[in-house]
Amino acid sequence: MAIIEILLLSLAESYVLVHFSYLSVVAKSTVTQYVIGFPALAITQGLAYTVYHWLIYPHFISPLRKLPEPKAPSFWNGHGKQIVSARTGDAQKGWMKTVPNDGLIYYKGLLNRERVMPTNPKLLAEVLTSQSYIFVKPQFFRFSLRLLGNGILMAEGDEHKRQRKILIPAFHPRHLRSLFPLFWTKTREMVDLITAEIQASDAPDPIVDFNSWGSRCTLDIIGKAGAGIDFNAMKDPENDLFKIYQKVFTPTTGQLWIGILNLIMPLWFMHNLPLKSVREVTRAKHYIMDVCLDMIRTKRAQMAEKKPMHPDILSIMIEEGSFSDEEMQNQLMTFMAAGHETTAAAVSWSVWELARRPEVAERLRTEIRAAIPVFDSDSITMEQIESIRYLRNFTNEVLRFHPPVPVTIREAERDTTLNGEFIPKGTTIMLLPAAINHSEELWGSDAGEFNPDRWDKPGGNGGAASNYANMTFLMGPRSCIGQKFSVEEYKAIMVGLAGRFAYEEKTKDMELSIRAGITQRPTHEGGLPLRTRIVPGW
Ligand code: HEM
Repeated sequence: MAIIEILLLSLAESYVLVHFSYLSVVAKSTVTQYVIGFPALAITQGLAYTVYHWLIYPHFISPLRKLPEPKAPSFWNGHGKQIVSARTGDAQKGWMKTVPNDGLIYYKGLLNRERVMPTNPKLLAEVLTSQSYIFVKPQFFRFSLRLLGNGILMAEGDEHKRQRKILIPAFHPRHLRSLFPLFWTKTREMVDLITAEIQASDAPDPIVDFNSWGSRCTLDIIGKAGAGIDFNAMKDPENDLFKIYQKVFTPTTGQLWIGILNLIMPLWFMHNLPLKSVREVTRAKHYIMDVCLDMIRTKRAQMAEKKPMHPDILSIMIEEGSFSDEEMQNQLMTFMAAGHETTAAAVSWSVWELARRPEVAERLRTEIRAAIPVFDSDSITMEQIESIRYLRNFTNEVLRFHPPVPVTIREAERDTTLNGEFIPKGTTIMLLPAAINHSEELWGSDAGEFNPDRWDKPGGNGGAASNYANMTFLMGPRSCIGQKFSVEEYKAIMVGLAGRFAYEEKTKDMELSIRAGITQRPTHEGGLPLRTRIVPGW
């Protein structure tokens, strides 16, 4: 409900009060009666509504309150403080250990907003697979991710099934294989540019910002793989598109406050908030929409001229013929954003781990160099990279340990049940890769250790109790469509970065500021500054 309904109700009530002269005791003129009566009713009812939903319902009425709940919620702000004062997912990770539960934990977020978190594979499978179109993307998600366009990520039900069916061929292994030379060419370009940056520096161990390199490389890759366009962000760090994504994806305190407002205010209000950071995202969105429309026009012109071209996601969509230009524009926006920041976050976490674990870095470099004796070659194949076992283990462990998307969210679109528990319409479900991927119950007592060797255990799933123990790409019909794409892209990039360079933190045990954004990556002084050295012989 809310504001509009309260205002309409207050208007109707003030009409009754004025019409039957109840308000004539406070003022003679009808206009004055309205001026006094309407705001007084609206404010009183607004306050009553707020107090009910903020304090009374969650504490005394909600059927969810009977589910297991972590200790010490504040009466006013639930577990909000515990959540926002820790890294995303850390509070929930702790609760999974300390709150005995049957697969569901209930907690109250900021301002007592009710949250239900599935903790075991059975319940995760119910939310993500058997009831995936009942647990839908809520308004909060849509507003926060508006830069990603209104494509497959936002679609629901039959519309989602239709879009996924059209897009799946673009992610078929055969198509991915044909994209591999692009991943490799871009990796070589980045490694050569970083090598040149190091060689041009006078410092013994020059400092390189890997957050910037990872984002620029993956943006260039998705531009080419998505629409055959080279954004050249690696060669030009001042590239407009790169700067725009950097700006809007860097979490700020202003965005945190907007996130809190987004919990309680309707969508139209959020879109029209007269705040600088809302306006910035709107401007960025329009800029990216224009870029995507240009991509479609260029591609259509190339196709009309029958120019030879490498198939990319856009040409596959155009050839298939079911999407309108507006739909394709939205899909491109989704792929460009979802497809670059996520993989870039995985690259950042990886080089940071290599900087802190020289023995892992050494072993990875040795295996990479043994499988690929000459880096500077066009003829490296996906099979060669796939054959590097320790790279596979390292990849799986980085993605498990540091899921680039630490949290996502769903909402029950109607009354339903989970594990026999009643879940009312509107209940918010929290899906937390950052917590599930670290569950000792699902991964064993060493779940909290970074250990690539766990992926040598029989079964190929790192010794996990179920596939649903690994939530990095989610599971089910709404899982990441770009999973294989990103893993192949990531591996090519890591062959270059782990094979050529050795890393050290800028300062010993440098402190990271990790703020909750759409993706989560290690940040220090606004980037990921690492002392970087070329390891000769490759
Ligand atoms: C390490 C890299 C990546 C990670 C960790 C990741 C993670 C995820 C997650 C968790 C979701 C589900 C979000 C939700 O429904 O709440 C998702 C969906 C999606 N991802 Fe990725 N992603 C990655 C790379 C990519 C790439 C490279 C692409 C495209 C080229 C991509 C395209 C998509 C799309 C289109 C969806 C929506 C799928 C649907 O709803 O059917 N992702 N991703």
